[in-house]
Amino acid sequence: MEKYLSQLNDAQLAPTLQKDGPMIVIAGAGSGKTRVLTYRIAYLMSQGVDSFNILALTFTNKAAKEMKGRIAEIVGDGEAKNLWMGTFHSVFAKILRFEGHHLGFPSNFTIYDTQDSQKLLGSIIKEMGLDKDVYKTKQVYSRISSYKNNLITVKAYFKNPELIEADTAARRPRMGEIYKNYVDRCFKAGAMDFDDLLLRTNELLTRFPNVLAQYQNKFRYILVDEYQDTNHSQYLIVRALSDRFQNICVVGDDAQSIYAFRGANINNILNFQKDYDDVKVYRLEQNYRSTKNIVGAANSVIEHNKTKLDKVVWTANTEGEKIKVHRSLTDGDEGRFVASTIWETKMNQHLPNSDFAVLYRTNAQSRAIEDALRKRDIPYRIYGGLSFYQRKEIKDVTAYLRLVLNPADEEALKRVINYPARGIGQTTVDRLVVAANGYGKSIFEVLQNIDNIDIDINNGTKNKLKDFVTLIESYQVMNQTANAFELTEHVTKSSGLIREVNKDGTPEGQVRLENVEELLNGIKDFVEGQIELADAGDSLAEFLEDVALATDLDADKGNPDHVALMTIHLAKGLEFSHVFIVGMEEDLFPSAMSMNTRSELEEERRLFYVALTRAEKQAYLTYTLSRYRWGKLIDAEPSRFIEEIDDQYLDVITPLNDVRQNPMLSADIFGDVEPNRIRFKKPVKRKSETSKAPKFVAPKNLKRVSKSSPSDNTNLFDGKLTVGNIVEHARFGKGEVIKIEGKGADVKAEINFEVGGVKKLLLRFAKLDVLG
Ligand SMILES: Nc1ncnc2c1ncn2[C@@H]1O[C@H](COP(=O)(O)OP(=O)(O)OP(=O)(O)O)[C@@H](O)[C@H]1O
Ligand SMILES: [Mg+2]
Repeated sequence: MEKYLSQLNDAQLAPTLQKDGPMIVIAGAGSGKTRVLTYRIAYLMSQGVDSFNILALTFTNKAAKEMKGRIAEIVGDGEAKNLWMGTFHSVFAKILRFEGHHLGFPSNFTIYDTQDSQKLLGSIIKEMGLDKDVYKTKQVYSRISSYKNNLITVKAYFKNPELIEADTAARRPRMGEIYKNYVDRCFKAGAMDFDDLLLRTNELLTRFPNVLAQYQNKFRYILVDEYQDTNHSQYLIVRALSDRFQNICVVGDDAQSIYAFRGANINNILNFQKDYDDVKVYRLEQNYRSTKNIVGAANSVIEHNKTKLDKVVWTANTEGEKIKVHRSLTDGDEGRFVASTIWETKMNQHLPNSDFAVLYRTNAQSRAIEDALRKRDIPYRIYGGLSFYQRKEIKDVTAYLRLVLNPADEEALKRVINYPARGIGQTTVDRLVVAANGYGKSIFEVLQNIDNIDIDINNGTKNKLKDFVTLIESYQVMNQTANAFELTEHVTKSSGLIREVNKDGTPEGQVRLENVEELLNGIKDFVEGQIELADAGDSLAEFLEDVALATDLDADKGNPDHVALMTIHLAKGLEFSHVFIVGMEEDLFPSAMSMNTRSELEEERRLFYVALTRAEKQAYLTYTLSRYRWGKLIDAEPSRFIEEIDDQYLDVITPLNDVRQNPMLSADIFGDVEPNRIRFKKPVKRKSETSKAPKFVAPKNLKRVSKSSPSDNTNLFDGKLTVGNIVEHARFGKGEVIKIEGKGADVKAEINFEVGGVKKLLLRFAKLDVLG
């Protein structure tokens, strides 16, 4: 047997070694589904399957890259290179480059990102004279996205009275027209949005049987990871492509289906056995990722869901630490707890930053965590924010490049026609849009014929427009001979962009300039990597495609040793030694938006299951008693999900001297929030509250020697407090004074607290009780 196969257990070997036929691996988190997929590809190749005939679809491009890397280690670099591997979007974007002409798209079609799509929708809504507060672009966008992912074309929409009724009931009776205009405009601009990449692929495979046959023949072996989160459109593509040879292997976990809100259909995994003949079903039960405590806790949570396939997950790993539950007063405290715990654990156990991840339900929660990590100089990276390529200055540069390849690209053109400013006003642009729509041409074509058409624009402005056309055309000429790097460098200089970004000379301007430089570096790398493969024109097209589909998770920039901050949705499939799940509060997690129906709540619970099962060694759950949300301080109560975890796996580490024990203390901390408004409706079982010995233990039998109050604490400790004193702080609990410095009103003490470690406090403000 091949050596690498010995790295699989028997249950994993079975699906790996089944070469042909349809099969599904349904198994819980961390049981090796992704590993099976990876090794199976290597095995297929060892059995003579041509690497060109294998298609593997992953959840992120990063996952595809890692998988390819692992396969290359096993079978060698050369062969692994030929594998078709990536997300649905990136794989089918490539296919549409070759085949899009059947559908009337140029091979150099633009991919509109969410920002482009929403801008276009915004202008359509405006042009139609609709109320933008009723027709909110984001909502309209997600509505159109859901039509597309369910293969409802414009034609199908107008034939479907239920849809029309639903939109009318939602006070948007003209949705259908917007949809039609949007699709027409994208088509005219030679552009596809993200959903089109799937929708148009479906159209291609349905309308052109020869094309379908060609790709069925090519992709004789198809593998799909995270199958539980495929949407209808993706499902149909996989079905169509695998129909001839039926060598289809999908892996997934129904308990980790977390994208229903974006159209994922859990039935795809539940019904797989009905879709093909003689489906082999495999189950994996052994978890290799996590400790017994984490596996046990995750199992006990998911038990609460009614809709689920019965599954066993166990592990032979060590018992490990219990899951630590920590309560804070505010989100600021929560951030400090996370940062100080990471810092201490790192120091005590000599761990890299990359062993730690902080997961949250909503992006807004990252700020407090970031602040705290920054204060401690712990490097971190936020995943899933604005990707590098979506920053304004970068999109400005790439808009020029997009125009070079596809001058019909309306969003790119509108972005730069007057940036840097060249005296072309919004009214002119509006008139150009109207003319383009009237003639059924792109704006660029209107510009090229500006002297021969009927348009109300004065000669001075017409000359400026002609200059713009000449500029873009000169770039197109250059693109015939120069490579993407040379072209981009020239574009940034000659268009005046470089001057523009740092015009104001501010630090922000400097950062923008550095970003543009970084983009140039990226293009240079790309070109050097491509040099043996492509000519100059192709390198630009491929670079722009990568840019359009790049997600923040894919970019490997900056210091690789950082703490990862991301939403739980993004963490799917990943693993980290230590995981903090923050904001474990009712209305936040589960989200207030997702508690209306059982199925929504169950999806939130699956999300929690995903979060918990990312941890290998240690998981922390943190919640706060109050949190700023929408600009207001609101009371919070612990998430029901904490309660749902079987007690035996929990270790509540919140110190005893908290507000619950002494509600009066909270008056000082909360300011104007009255203590009796702090609710404890759902206290967590705190069975093991005292069981964990803290690092620093305050000596017993201490008497209070002084009591501070907000009015008398100024200079209270001057001269009184000395190194070695044991003090108590309302928030940090007990601690030992290890250093005193400064004079008068600036006296500071360094105190080693039981929880949170060493802190430097200005005594003027610190509310301390001296215990001895
Ligand atoms: N047989 C094995 N021996 C040792 N380690 C294994 C084995 N199988 C899997 N692992 C390791 O266990 C971890 C989890 O595996 P993997 O990521 O493939 O699980 P998964 O089922 O895909 O998880 P998820 O549901 O989170 O996507 C990985 O670190 C993997 O390398
Ligand atoms: Mg996986």
